[in-house]
Amino acid sequence: MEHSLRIALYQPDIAGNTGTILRTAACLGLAVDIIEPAGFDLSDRNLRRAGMDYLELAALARHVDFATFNAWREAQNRRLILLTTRAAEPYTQFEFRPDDVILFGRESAGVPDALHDRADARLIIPMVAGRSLNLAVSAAMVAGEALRQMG
Ligand SMILES: C[S@@+](CC[C@H](N)C(=O)[O-])C[C@H]1O[C@@H](n2cnc3c(N)ncnc32)[C@H](O)[C@@H]1O
Repeated sequence: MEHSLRIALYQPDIAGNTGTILRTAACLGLAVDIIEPAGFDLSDRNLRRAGMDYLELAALARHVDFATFNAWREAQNRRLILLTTRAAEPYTQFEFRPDDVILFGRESAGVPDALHDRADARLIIPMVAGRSLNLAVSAAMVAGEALRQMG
């Protein structure tokens, strides 16, 4: 089943993570937005290795920068839901909507403060140890919860 729910990646650094997310999104029927610049290009060996032939099935949109992405998102009246370790609200307590865009930060630095403040909601995956989860793991967890809520 195709969903309108989208996963957005802010300037991803690691090709293998994006490949894994594109594969997961293709399997679950989610679209992916990449907010450029990324730390690799789409021909990257590690992206292709992680995404395999699922890359051809992935609904991928690339945006040259955050402003372009955000104008497109606002025109569609979609909420921007940010996943960040700086949030207080657990993602499992949030009510997702089918047309939400769920945004994840870059592996090296998350998202800038200005973008953090512009999100409609900021959510955390609570952890008992460590500073953060792997980007692709956190995207899979949150996509799973959002889809679970939508039945
Ligand atoms: C490797 S983490 C980024 C770590 C980065 N050094 C930072 O301080 O934000 C990559 C992205 O995964 C998501 N993420 C990872 N662990 C998370 C958590 N426990 N709660 C919410 N988001 C998380 C966030 O979107 C984060 O920007």
